[in-house]
Amino acid sequence: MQDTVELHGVRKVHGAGGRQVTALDGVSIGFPRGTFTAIMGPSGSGKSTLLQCAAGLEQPTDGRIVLAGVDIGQQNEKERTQLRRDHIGFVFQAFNLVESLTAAQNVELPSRFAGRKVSPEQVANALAAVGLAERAGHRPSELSGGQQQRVALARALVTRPDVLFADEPTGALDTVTSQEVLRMMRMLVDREGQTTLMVTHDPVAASMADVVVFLKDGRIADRIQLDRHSGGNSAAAIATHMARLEA
Ligand SMILES: Nc1ncnc2c1ncn2[C@@H]1O[C@H](COP(=O)(O)OP(=O)(O)OP(=O)(O)O)[C@@H](O)[C@H]1O
Repeated sequence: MQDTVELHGVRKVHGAGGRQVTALDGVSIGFPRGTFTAIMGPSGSGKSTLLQCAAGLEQPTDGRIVLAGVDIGQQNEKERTQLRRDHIGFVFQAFNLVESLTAAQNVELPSRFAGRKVSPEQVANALAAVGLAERAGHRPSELSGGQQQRVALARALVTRPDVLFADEPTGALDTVTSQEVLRMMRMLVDREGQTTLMVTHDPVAASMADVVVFLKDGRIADRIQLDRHSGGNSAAAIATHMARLEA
């Protein structure tokens, strides 16, 4: 079966003239439907660039990206915007919630901007899926950091996107609330088959994934498949891999 997201020989060079930086240097990888992949690597190794390219937010210099069966490179800007709206959800380190709106209104807002009708049931279901059914009427200031990030997750997932992209989703959270958000992301993969790509620096966060991909200097340096049922300490193994890459 075709992967939900595929990168074929993707190169991305930032800048021009004498200040060119090769952020991705021939990356080929597929992200199968229903899997949770963590992307790790030293600072500047190309993690965010990979996510931005895979999500169609940046155009690769070379290579091909296929998202939900569509070759992004063959599309014009308008078609790419539509493709993102139809197939992608995004969460970032910053929750980016509107303070004056309730959780439910925050979940609904981007779809409304995109001219897409989301029913009150869909909003309620999305909030229930992240365990916040009771908090629909609360404003961000009345929620914990973990709960706010879960509202952002509900907002990303209300349109049932093929892929969830998460760039350091727990970067602004403490250990306890990080776990709350990560457990929710894991559950969405297990229960809903939500294909998820997450960039993280945190080995504990990465240990929630099915696969950890390590980047170094814009290339895939390593890839480990995690056994979710082994009960072993995969976070420690991931940290060891990272230390080796950073050495
Ligand atoms: N818009 C840009 N213009 C020029 N260079 C850029 C741009 N964006 C990224 N780069 C460079 O490309 C390389 C990869 O950057 P990227 O942000 O993808 O790395 P990263 O692994 O996400 O890093 P970090 O962990 O520090 O966020 C870096 O050397 C960075 O300085």
